[in-house]
Amino acid sequence: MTVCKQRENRIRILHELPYRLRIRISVLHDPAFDPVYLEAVLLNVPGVEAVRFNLKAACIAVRYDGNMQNRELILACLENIPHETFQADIHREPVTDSLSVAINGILAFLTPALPRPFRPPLSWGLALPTLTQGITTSLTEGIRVETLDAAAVGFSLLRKDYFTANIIVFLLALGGYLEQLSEEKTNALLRSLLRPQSEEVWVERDGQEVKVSADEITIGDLVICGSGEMIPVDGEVSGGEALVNQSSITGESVPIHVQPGDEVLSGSLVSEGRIKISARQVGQETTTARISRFLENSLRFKSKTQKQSDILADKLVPVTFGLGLASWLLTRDIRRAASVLTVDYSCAVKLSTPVAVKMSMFSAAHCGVLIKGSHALDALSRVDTLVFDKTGTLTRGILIVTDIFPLENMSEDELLALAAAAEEHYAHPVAKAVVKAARERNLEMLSLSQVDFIVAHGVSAYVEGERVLVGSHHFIAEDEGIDCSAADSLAREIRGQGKSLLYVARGDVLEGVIALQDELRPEAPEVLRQLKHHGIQKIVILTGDHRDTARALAARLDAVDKVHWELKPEDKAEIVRELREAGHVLAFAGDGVNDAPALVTADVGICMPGGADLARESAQVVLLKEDLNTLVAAKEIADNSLEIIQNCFTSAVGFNSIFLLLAMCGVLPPAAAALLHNMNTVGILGYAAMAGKKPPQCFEEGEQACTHP
Ligand SMILES: Nc1ncnc2c1ncn2[C@@H]1O[C@H](COP(=O)(O)OP(=O)(O)OP(=O)(O)O)[C@@H](O)[C@H]1O
Ligand SMILES: [Zn+2]
Repeated sequence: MTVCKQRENRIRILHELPYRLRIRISVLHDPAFDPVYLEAVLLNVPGVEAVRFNLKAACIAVRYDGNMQNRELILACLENIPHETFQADIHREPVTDSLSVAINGILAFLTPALPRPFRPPLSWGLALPTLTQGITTSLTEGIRVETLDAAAVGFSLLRKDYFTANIIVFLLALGGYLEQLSEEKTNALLRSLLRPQSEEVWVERDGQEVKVSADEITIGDLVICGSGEMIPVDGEVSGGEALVNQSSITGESVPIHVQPGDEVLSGSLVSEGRIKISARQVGQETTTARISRFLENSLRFKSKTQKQSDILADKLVPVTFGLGLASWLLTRDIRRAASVLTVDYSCAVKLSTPVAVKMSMFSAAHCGVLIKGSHALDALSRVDTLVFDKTGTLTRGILIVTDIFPLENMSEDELLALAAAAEEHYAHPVAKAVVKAARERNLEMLSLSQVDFIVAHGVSAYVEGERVLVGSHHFIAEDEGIDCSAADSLAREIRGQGKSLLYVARGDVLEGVIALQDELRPEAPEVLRQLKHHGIQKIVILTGDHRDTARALAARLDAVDKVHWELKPEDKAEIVRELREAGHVLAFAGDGVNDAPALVTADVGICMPGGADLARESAQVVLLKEDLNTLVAAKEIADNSLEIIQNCFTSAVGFNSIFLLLAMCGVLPPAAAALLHNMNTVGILGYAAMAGKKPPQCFEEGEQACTHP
């Protein structure tokens, strides 16, 4: 763990129970301190169940399982807080807690009952934060909502209308609190979904490649990473070469080429090649960093809709201001002007949009879909074309070897053993199927060297000293020029049954073919039909597989409009690009390594559960359950959220216009204007929260369907 040397950190245990620790930590006062980050770090310490911060008191409360060893780990972690916890660019809203909002409210409503001399100091005191905020914002950013708020409160105070001033301050705090509450809830849920499962990685020990759980890696271990895998450690490349994508860390999406001597960071993804990494930093801190970065990235971006409504809201602020000024100039009635200023459009609009978005993300997560931020939600609601990568999305992606056809010199077992040897370290579904079949037959693993994975083609390796190729017909016959005609009629027959074929060659001779069967997900035909009812106009299937296999599958899905076959990953991305250029808003659903380019090219990338790391990282929508129905739910939730945002906007503008008009006519005194306006805001906020939380229709009846993760 990297310790930040410049920051002196003192920790002191304030209070201790068998399962609880309350600790004062001096660095919590640091303005750059990011509690979300530290919380994620702590939640990854074994035994830790919950973490709560009290930033004002620089205190942290940790609930854990009471294990003494874990207690030590917690303390060690707090003594050496990772430097990533301090983010210079972090911009956090001041935290409001329920107690201060409640006190604010009580004081506001009690104002008229208080003895007169108490009113001014109390009200000025309560209003101070709003006034300072308003002045600072006006000076740094120009006229904003904060300016209006401060002006409305300030005018009321100057007019000695303390009740109105206090009511406005209270309602502002309440709005902020409600927003914060929904945000915390969503963040907590998302974080729990993202807790890493124990992953398995390949390491080299005593010259042998063995699979170990990620937490067992120690410093100095040689970790092996192939294409599509996420690098689990920070370290130095000690063998091999690869293209590595660091976008999740640096934001730079162009892959870099690494070779021995270069540094790699955990959380980067190997997009091509295979490298051996000497581990320098391992375990908790790397995984945690990964999750937090991810969370931050997905929650901090604002969507188009959100930005648009923000901009519009900001534009309406000067209008309100102008109207206030005009009514004062015309009538010389400062009360009237204050009334006008208390009514502004922007707060309802600005507050309700994020609430609706967060709540939609929340209910999506409940139904088994992770939607990464408002941008994804927004895009998903506008999607009209859905492109599926065949394997692992429409099909289960768990292939099974059904037949083995050796051509002449070999037995079935020998052919399978040969293919399995070459495929052993590949994470591709084809490779997994072959290796599994070989294990089931208890075949001995042959020794291999010089493995090369050719994405979307197959693998080339030296097995017992001889060059072996395993892959598609295109790879063996066209790229490698090996005569495959002996298997032609057989191949046609097998593919007609919807199976896929793998060609196995040794020393430039085709040795045989292996037939693999993938199962169509039973819900797929109905799900595609449903999606067409939810605004999807066009459904396309893309596959790297052979034409005949692709067609056999598409024949069973009546909602499919078009099928493209024998594609390379770049081709898939190219088709996606062309469709976008033709004006379609497009979602791409995939699961594998080979999909990443298409996933990022699409307006919305959708990743299947258990997809490759690279795909999970590239996608904006991740399905968490092995059920395509969740896709329909996601689409419905997205559509719903857009509707909610529009409704909020319409009612905010509608109601407030009426209030504004009444205020300008002098019918509405400032206190009443503040009350109506803010009740309207809170009402809209409540609507956004409730409507966003509603489970989608397709999940209402299915009791089983909407379980907590
Ligand atoms: N590890 C491998 N071993 C053998 N053949 C492979 C391997 N990887 C890919 N292939 C061959 O290349 C073809 C295309 O691979 P690709 O990964 O692009 O498609 P896929 O995942 O099988 O199907 P889809 O594109 O529908 O997801 C496969 O059908 C297979 O014949
Ligand atoms: Zn090729």
